[in-house]
Amino acid sequence: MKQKYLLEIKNISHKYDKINTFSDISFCISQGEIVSILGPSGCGKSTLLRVISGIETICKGQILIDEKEMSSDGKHVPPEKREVGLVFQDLALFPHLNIAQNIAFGLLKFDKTARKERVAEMLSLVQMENFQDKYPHLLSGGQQQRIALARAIAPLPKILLLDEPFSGLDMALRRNLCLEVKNILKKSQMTSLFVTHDATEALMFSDKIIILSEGKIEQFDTPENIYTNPQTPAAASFFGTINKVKLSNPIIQKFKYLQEIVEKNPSYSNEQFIYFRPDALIFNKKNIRTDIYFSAQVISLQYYGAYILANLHSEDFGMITGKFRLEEKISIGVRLSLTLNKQMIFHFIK
Ligand SMILES: Nc1ncnc2c1ncn2[C@@H]1O[C@H](COP(=O)(O)OP(=O)(O)OP(=O)(O)O)[C@@H](O)[C@H]1O
Repeated sequence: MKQKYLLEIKNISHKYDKINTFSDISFCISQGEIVSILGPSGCGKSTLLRVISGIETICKGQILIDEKEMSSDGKHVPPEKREVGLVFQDLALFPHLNIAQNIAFGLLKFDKTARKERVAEMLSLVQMENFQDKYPHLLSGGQQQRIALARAIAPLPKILLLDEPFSGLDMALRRNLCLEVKNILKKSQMTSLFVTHDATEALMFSDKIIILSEGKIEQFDTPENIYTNPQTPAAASFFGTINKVKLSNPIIQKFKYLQEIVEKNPSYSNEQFIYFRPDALIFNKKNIRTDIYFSAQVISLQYYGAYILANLHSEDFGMITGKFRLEEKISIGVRLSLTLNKQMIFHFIK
């Protein structure tokens, strides 16, 4: 049976003036899925949301929402007819309307009783039943964003588009609200597309992540697969510090496993690299010999509470970063015996 998608993006391209923002982008989202678009500043994330909402037009391709064509060559359904909900960081609540009236704003198609019921349902969903008569300026930033979310979900949009909705908030609130909003969206089975440049937020929030870089999709997969099996250097580099080592002949010859991966993917003209995260290094007190076993000297340390990141110098790999537990009592100047976990090495040819 053909799978039903709520959103289908087929080979779309967009230009501002004559400059391509993105080209030939395709992906599909199923009913109830939460998908994040993660990418550096200026890569086209917001523009992608704007073309889906109908605020911007595409110059090539096709956009379908719930199997109905919204954008294509020669067709453009206006934003108000797309049944799309929007939550932006700066999409403020109406200051002259109270919370209940703010939520009721988009419910003109409901009769009076249904409207009242829907507002009550939304207030309960975002757990703000006691705030209905209050005005926006009396609410905290996080509470205002919860009401903005309730207002966007209230008219039962087919899909919700969220553009960095938490970016104006402090970090602790941001992380809590992110989880709360995820629960609210899951409870209401709301298909959602969420733009962020915060990798942790994307990992926490989404069923799937789209890595967008320079107007191209680098990878579209579950958070776990992208983290553990990134397909491109850009996808690998999104989630915090990563070590990049160019494979020179001496290293390849020294470590059997590196010889094997190079032999599996021979490339005579391009440069080969391995990438690994700091937690791929295992502090090996017992000196157990393995295929990728080496030593490195601790140059500097950064404390992060529960763990330490150590800048290390290795004769084989150059300057690299390792992540260690506090109990391992790593100190500056010491030479460590280390094992590089083979399962956590990503091999790229550039
Ligand atoms: N109205 C506009 N006219 C011309 N160029 C624009 C316009 N809006 C955005 N751009 C350009 O298009 C590119 C993509 O912008 P967009 O806002 O989609 O990126 P983004 O990934 O959302 O960035 P950020 O994370 O900084 O918000 C950028 O180079 C930007 O300068």
